[in-house]
Amino acid sequence: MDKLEMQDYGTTREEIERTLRYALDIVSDGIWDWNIRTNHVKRSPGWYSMLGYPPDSLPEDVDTWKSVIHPGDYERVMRNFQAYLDGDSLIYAEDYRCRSRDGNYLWVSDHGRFVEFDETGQPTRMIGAHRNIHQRKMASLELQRKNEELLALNRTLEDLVAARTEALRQANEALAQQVEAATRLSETDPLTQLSNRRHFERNLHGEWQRFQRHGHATALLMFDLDHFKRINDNHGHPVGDRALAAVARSLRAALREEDCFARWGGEEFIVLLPDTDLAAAAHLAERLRLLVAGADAELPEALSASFSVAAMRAGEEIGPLLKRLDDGLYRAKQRRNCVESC
Ligand SMILES: Nc1nc2c(ncn2[C@@H]2O[C@H](COP(=O)(O)OP(=O)(O)OP(=O)(O)O)[C@@H](O)[C@H]2O)c(=O)[nH]1
Repeated sequence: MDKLEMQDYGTTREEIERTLRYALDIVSDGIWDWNIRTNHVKRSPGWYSMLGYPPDSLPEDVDTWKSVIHPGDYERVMRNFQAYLDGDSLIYAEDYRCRSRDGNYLWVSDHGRFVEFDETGQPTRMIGAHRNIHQRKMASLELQRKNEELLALNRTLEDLVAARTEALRQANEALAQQVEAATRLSETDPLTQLSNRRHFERNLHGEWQRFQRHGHATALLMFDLDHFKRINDNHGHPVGDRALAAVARSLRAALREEDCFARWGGEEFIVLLPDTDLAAAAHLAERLRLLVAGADAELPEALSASFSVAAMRAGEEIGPLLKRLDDGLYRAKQRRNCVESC
């Protein structure tokens, strides 16, 4: 046995209690010892000095304790203390604020337990210890406050980011719409609302490349209104404009969605016909020729147009293809109001 184990802690009740107090003094800042039967409470000098009082300067009963508890903590402390007294809770341990002599409140940690019982098992004595946890508690409350501040800031930031994201989405959407409108405008002939020449040429190039790869029959159809100068001269330019728009409207309705119908220039139009061979293109041209005559152009005389159709040929570049088509139109113009296949 070493020296420590051989230490004599005393055997009488007083000696044991003295040893207990020493131990409690070491691990706590103040001790209370409550005789439940007499309601007498003995408090250690440490307990008094913790709250700034001279030793034994306050009444030695439970009311002294109750009178120093912060009103905001009082109800909780009493409820839990009573639960321990009633046997509903196995421990009594509470953190709360105690009023010091200078009027300031001090955070303490209070633990207590029954240490003696009568012959019926009723507790007759309870001992407890207070620990001054003020600094730790204040630091933790400050931390909690900072955390809440950060959380609130975070939420504000999240709201801000969400609002900005939504504003950005709306701006992007508006921009996309503007781009779409601008693109449509840049591809459209303003008088007839058909594709313009630039848009047509881009489509023609795409279809021509497709033809090179797959060899699907693809045709072109071109027409020019006959004696249009006479229309302008007889009825005025605005009437001529309306007639051009009416022809465009009427023929557009007769074409498929995938046919690119464009104003090639002046009173000359062109149609790109995917998946269409020469015979089908000529047949369509005949139909369109009749539609030109029936277009609601608000003119006393009927309109007519001369047509040329050509199918793409393997190995033929776009330039020669258009030249062939143009030559066909020239030939058609010799007779007018007819269809020339080439
Ligand atoms: N109103 C109007 N007329 C246009 C427009 N573009 C071209 N024209 C007219 O179309 C007429 C074309 O005349 P020409 O090239 O001599 O041909 P044409 O009178 O149709 O005779 P043919 O083609 O030989 O049958 C000109 O008078 C142009 O001013 C337009 O946007 N609006």
